[in-house]
Order: sequence, then structure tokens, then C-alpha cells
Amino acid sequence: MASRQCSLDSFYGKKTEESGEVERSTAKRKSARPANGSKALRACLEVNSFVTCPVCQQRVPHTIINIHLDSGCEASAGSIHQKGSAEVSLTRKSTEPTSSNKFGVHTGLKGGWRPSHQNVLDILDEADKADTPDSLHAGPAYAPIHQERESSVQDDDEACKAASESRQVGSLRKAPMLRPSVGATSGLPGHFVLDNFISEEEEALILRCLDEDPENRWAFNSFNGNSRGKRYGVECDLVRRITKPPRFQMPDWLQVVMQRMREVGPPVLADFHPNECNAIDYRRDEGHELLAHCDDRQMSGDVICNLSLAGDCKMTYTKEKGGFRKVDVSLPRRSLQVQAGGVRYDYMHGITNDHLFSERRVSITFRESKIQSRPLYEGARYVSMKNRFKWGQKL
Ligand SMILES: O=C(O)CCC(=O)C(=O)O
Ligand SMILES: [Fe+2]
Repeated sequence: MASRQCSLDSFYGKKTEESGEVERSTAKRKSARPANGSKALRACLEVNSFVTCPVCQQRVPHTIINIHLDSGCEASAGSIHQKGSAEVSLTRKSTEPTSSNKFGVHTGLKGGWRPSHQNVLDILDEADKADTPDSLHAGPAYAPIHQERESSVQDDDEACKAASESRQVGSLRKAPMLRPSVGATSGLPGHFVLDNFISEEEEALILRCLDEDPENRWAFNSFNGNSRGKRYGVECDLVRRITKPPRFQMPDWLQVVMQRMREVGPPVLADFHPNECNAIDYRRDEGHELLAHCDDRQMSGDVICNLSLAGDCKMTYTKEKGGFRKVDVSLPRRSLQVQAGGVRYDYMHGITNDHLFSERRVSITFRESKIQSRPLYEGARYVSMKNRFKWGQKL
């Protein structure tokens, strides 16, 4: 099992196994760690501590390390020293694509970043209105989807069908006690992991819906390494550089997950409306893996989210331009990983077989993909694999 990180540690600059680069919390900060409740948590988040930037080695207030990294280290400790001035003095990242791509849906990035803990404070504010003290550390993350389960296949089918038809998952109400941990858990620019993003019950239901979808079945796939997969939503043809209409619509049983991303995710998700997703079923004993890749920079949008189910794993990020960097990130089951900014465009990501920590792991990757019915490049012509050798001859 991957050791699960406490994402709050990132707020204190604690050294994590993933980055190995952010300095360890001081005893003082540790002593301010919340014992209980939102007040203590809030107090901790506001401790004015500094961390060493893993890229430029400047001392930077821990509250804006994310912004500092995202601005390509342009946002200096000096310009952001004053509490509250961070958002004003920051620039957008250099990695932000400037193309005039037209997406059929809203794209994610808007007006720069906020301190990584701001969202937690927002969540706390919201929760403070509804919370009772006892709910802070108790109870399921979200109201359970199904209280009881029968084991027969027929019931499984019915559960899945019922979830879909009655939008049972979609009608889940968020319970105030869940607070996904948001933070720059890895020191990677634009990277977040939200632990416990879904409850165990939700995980079980989503897995059942994936496993028991009679129309869209798991199929072997070797595109990015061997695994089984399936997809929903619009279909990107990465070779022809066009998008095709969905063969399988985005399922109802994922709506609540997507809604939750907008509600409790970091600010880059505030307007995230995925129009496609692919699920991957990894089996460790079958040698499955995810080869290092970067999701298509033109066909898909600025933000990508991966929901982890059924097992823990470690994802490896590598960057070669502008200095080699390699960072391992733990992705616990039921967490949501957000890739935006630098990590989305400048890093490759992959999962080696020995970084799958259980026999099975399933992921769902959400994207906003371009509605593109003509090839991206003017004048481009698709040549099928079997005809490629004929380049230079009359086709
Ligand atoms: O399995 C994962 O978490 C990531 C999958 C992924 O990177 C992809 O489908 O592009
Ligand atoms: Fe990917």
C-alpha cells in the first residue's frame, strides 16, 4: 500500500515522499496543527511560515508556494510577502497555451491562482454555516449511495440501472463533514490531490457501474501501455485530429462527481465541464502499466482530472525541458488528482507496474476536449497506417 499522504502537510511545507524537496515542518508549525475542528485548522492555515521553493530555492511564504511555482518563480517572496497581496502581484503562467483553440465547452484556467489553502478556507466558511462540531471528524464523506447491497448479478444490474435511471448518484446531497484535502502536495506546479474525494459507497457504485455496463464493456487497450479501458463522451481521434460524437454519453452516475469537482475542487475546477472521460482497469498481475505521456495538448483542455478507484498507486512525473525533474506522487484510491498549468503541459506522467499497489486499480480521467470536426492543421491529410509507406508516391 502506498503510504497515504496527509495533504494538510503540504500547507506546512512538510517534506513528502513525493517531492522530497519541500522542507520539513518546524516544531512550531507542528504545535499549531489543528487538534480538532475548523477554528484550529483555520489558525494553522494562517500561520505565516516559509518554505524553500524547490525550483529556485527562494524562501517563499508557504501560503503562496503554489502561486510562486505557477508563475514560473516570478512571483517573488518580496512581492508576495504581504498577506493578501499575493493575488494582485501574480502573473499567469508561462505555460498557459495561447492558441485560439475553440472548445465546445468552457475551459478551466481563469485569471491565475489563489493560495492553495484559500479553497480550504472557503470550504470551511461554507461548512461553518452548516456544521455541528461532532460532524467534523465523523461519518461518511457523502450521504451513502446505497445503504445495503445484495450480491446477485441481477441485483447488480438493477442497482446500476436504477442509479442511472433515477439519477440516484446525481441526486446525492453533499454532507458538510467531507473536506477533501487540497494542496500543492507534490510541489509540482498546478498539481493537486484531493484525498477522500468520494466515499467508499460511491466508489463501490461507480466500480459496479463501470464493470456492469452491458453496452460499453472493458476492452483491451495498448495505446499507452497494456490495460483494459473504455470511454464515454466525445471521442477524440488523436491521429486524424478530429473529435467524433459520443458513442456512449457521459453517464449520469458520474454527474455528481463532476459537480463536486466544481464545488469543492481548487479554483481551476470552478468552471470545469468535462465532455469526455476514459476509464482504465489496471491489473498488476497482468503486467499492466501506463506509459509516460502527456495528454494531447491541442485536443484536450487546460485541466485534466483523474479519479482513483479500487487501489492505490504512485504516478511518476518527469520533465526534461528546462532541467530534468522526476517526482513520484501517491494517488490513493478515492482521491481526485488535478493536473493543470505546468504539470499539465510541461510534464509527462506514467505509472509503472510495480507502482500499482494492489491487484486492481481503476482510474477515470476527465477532460474537456475540443469539438473539432476537421483536422487541426489546415491542409493536413490523414494517411492510414497501411498507406504510410506510400508517402512521396501517388496515393
Ligand atoms: O490512471 C490514471 O490515473 C491516469 C490515466 C491517464 O493519465 C490517462 O488516461 O491519460
Ligand atoms: Fe494522462
